[in-house]
Amino acid sequence: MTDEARPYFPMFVDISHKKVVVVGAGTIAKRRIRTLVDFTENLTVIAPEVNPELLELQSQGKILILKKQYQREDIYDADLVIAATNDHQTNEDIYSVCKCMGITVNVCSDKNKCDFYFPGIVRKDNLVVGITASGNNHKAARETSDRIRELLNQPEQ
Ligand SMILES: C[C@@]1(CC(=O)O)c2cc3[nH]c(cc4nc(cc5[nH]c(cc(n2)[C@H]1CCC(=O)O)[C@@](C)(CC(=O)O)[C@@H]5CCC(=O)O)C(CC(=O)O)=C4CCC(=O)O)c(CCC(=O)O)c3CC(=O)O
Ligand SMILES: NC(=O)C1=CN([C@@H]2O[C@H](COP(=O)(O)OP(=O)(O)OC[C@H]3O[C@@H](n4cnc5c(N)ncnc54)[C@H](O)[C@@H]3O)[C@@H](O)[C@H]2O)C=CC1
Repeated sequence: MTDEARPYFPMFVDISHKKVVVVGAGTIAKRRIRTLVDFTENLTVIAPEVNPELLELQSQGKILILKKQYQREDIYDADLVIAATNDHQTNEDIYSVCKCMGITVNVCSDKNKCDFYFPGIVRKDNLVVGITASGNNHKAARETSDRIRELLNQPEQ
């Protein structure tokens, strides 16, 4: 089996007390933050421009938003980092810092810079379904996630 053909292994992890930092607060970051708030009590978002829906999550005490450009020091104490800016240079810098410091990182703009992959997630209480297309067909991951959401009567993301 070549690397290309090998599928991703689904690894389920308790991140409830882990410090998760998402850099970026646009379309992709928002989708992931909406999901992550159900899984961790310690979620920090860093971005100069913030999607309004995220301000609502902050006022509910579910996330902390630092309205600023990313700086390296922002992620030094993180356990898990998601680089979700639209600036590929910034995403790459975040990746390098995390690699140096042994921090688990996911870069949404480059599948070769991910220690783990973000699956499509469907949750019903403690039942959690994670869907991946192993980096080969993002649309199929989305469509299958939506079909499972329908099956479990959960809203589309
Ligand atoms: C490898 C991975 C790494 C990671 O980010 O973890 C990654 C990477 C990339 N995605 C890209 C594009 C798109 N991704 C989606 C959708 C989803 N992508 C998700 C996960 C992943 N995406 C990781 C594992 C993927 C897998 O399992 O196969 C899902 C499951 C979870 C989520 O994102 O929340 C979510 C479904 C969510 C749901 O429905 O719940 C759509 C469709 C849409 O949004 O409708 C598009 C546009 C159409 C297209 O391009 O196909 C690009 C190009 C970016 C660019 O052009 O710059 C890259 C970069 C690259 O491939 O290197
Ligand atoms: N993995 C996935 O599922 C997908 C990934 N992508 C990738 O995701 C990237 C982001 O896409 P969108 O969310 O649509 O972008 P967007 O334009 O909606 O949001 C970008 C966000 O990044 C922030 N940002 C930019 N520079 C920053 C910096 N230096 N420090 C902190 N924050 C900064 C902005 O303030 C904004 O909040 C795209 O470049 C694309 O490569 C796109 C589609 C799907």
